[in-house]
Amino acid sequence: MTSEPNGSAAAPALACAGIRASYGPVQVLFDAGLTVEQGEMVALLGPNGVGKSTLLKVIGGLLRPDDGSVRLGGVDVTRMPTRKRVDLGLCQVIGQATFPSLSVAENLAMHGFTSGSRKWTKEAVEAALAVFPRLHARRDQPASNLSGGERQMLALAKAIVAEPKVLVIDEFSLGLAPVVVGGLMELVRRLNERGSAVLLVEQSVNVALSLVDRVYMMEKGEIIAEESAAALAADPERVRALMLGGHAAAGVGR
Ligand SMILES: Nc1ncnc2c1ncn2[C@@H]1O[C@H](COP(=O)(O)OP(=O)(O)OP(=O)(O)O)[C@@H](O)[C@H]1O
Repeated sequence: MTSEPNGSAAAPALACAGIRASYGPVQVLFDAGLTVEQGEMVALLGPNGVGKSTLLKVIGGLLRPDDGSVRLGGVDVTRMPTRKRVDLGLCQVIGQATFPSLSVAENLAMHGFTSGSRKWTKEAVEAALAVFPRLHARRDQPASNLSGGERQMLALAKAIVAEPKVLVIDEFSLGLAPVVVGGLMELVRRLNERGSAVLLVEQSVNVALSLVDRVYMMEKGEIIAEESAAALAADPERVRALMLGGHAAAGVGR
């Protein structure tokens, strides 16, 4: 496959293939692969410790795979540093990463600036704050004063400033009240409508299935199933078996 330097409109927004990755001598990913088409929302689900976050690290350039490839919009980024992946439109929302001593507004401006786009203008920061009245009210307070939910909002607000082509989110519902999660989901939908393809790793299957178009299930470092969210939502027994790591019980391959 050819790799155009600035990507191609027809290529998937994100494509990983044949990923093998290890921490020292311990191999965690075995031939893992997934694709997120332009404009699509996809979830990566699976039991604890099967390698979902590790695959996100490989996508973000934080862990060099032993084998396999990562492409963004058709560009092979496997050997590229994180910085270049960000330039190509990748934005990862992992945990509640913020600069704690900077104010809420400064965090947003800083993110726009470091993402190398012109989106760090005052207007973009104001537009992001306008989506979150709670952040707007705390715009001049240090990020260290924010609650867990407010920090998740700030992490997603950064994505608005960056207007990413590919938004990768790791566990945004973790520890948050349902009403906050509902608001964040709405925001992710809006980002998707504005053109961001989304890859979501999520422990809450309900959150994932109500948000995404398609789901990959991972077990022991491998993708074991891929289906539409609607088909999985209609088969709760199968979802339960997959999330418990019941490869055979879940009827994989049937
Ligand atoms: N930095 C690290 N060094 C060594 N082993 C690690 C490291 N990070 C993760 N692991 C191990 O790699 C395996 C996969 O971890 P990973 O965090 O990718 O799983 P996960 O599917 O995201 O889990 P969870 O749903 O619990 O977040 C686990 O056995 C974990 O203990």
